[in-house]
Amino acid sequence: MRYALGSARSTSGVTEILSGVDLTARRGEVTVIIGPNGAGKTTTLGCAQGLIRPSAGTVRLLGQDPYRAGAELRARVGVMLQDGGLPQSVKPLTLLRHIAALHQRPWPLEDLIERLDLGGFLSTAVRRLSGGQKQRIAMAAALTGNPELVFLDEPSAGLDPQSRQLVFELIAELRSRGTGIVLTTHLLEEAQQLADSVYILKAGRVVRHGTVAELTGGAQGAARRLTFASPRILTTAELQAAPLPVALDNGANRSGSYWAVESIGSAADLQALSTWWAQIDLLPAEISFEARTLEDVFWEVSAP
Ligand SMILES: Nc1ncnc2c1ncn2[C@@H]1O[C@H](COP(=O)(O)OP(=O)(O)OP(=O)(O)O)[C@@H](O)[C@H]1O
Repeated sequence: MRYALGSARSTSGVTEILSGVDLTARRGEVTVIIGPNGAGKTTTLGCAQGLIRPSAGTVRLLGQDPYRAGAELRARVGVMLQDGGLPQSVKPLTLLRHIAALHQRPWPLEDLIERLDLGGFLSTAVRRLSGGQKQRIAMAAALTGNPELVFLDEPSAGLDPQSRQLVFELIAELRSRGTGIVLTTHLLEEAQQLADSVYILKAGRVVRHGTVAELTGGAQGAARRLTFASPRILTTAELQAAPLPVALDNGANRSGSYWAVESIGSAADLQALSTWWAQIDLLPAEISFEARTLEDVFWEVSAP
């Protein structure tokens, strides 16, 4: 199972929202799309689901054109929209039973209710539910048909830690069953934990794509990030004498003199760095040394 968006565009009037989005999602994998507000994540999902017709490029959903697809294809795909998209006056239990009745092999409702801990509010009209409760009902609604592929637009937005954990576990379970999962999130730590494949979107384009290990450099066990706090201001001449690029650590968003060396590839790099500190007579007040995270990569590509 795969679909690809080739240079997909959506035009509403004169606005080109996406250009240069090539994306493939596979069965049994979690494909995560991240990017700043307005990058085009929801639009990409809309094209993939057949809700938006791209003006150029090709989209294949389970081998078919989703825009022309009939009920048979839709029944194989679960969709959780960002705003929930739930009917407001209906009670969750009625809604889920109704969806289950439309499918040949629905997910047993009791199981879904237990896994998402929905029992306490199944008989409360959707409009009276809290944001996090609506999110969980929307997720249950997307999964009730036992889909082969699910699209989850910010599934953990607004969830408390316990509910987020339930959603995490369910996503892991879906993956192990062989379901394809495509999700968007602003929680980069969550993306890092869940993703088999990550796409970083910026202004309608895919600017980075790969596994988490590929994107963070962890694949070769090589690139590590080092940050250090300097007890005094570093001069331009001192920075120019550094053996590796040393830059202000903006991602950390802390006051004080925090510096980052993005890519330490060997013990020799570390040695060169400490030789440089000795040369400029600097004893760092703090040093941290760790694998780069998806958040580091995100900050890097988000820079204007
Ligand atoms: N129907 C539309 N008409 C015109 N512009 C639109 C339309 N839908 C979306 N856009 C614009 O397209 C861009 C991408 O929107 P989209 O919702 O895909 O972003 P996103 O990455 O999902 O953002 P967020 O993180 O805020 O959910 C935005 O600038 C948005 O204003």
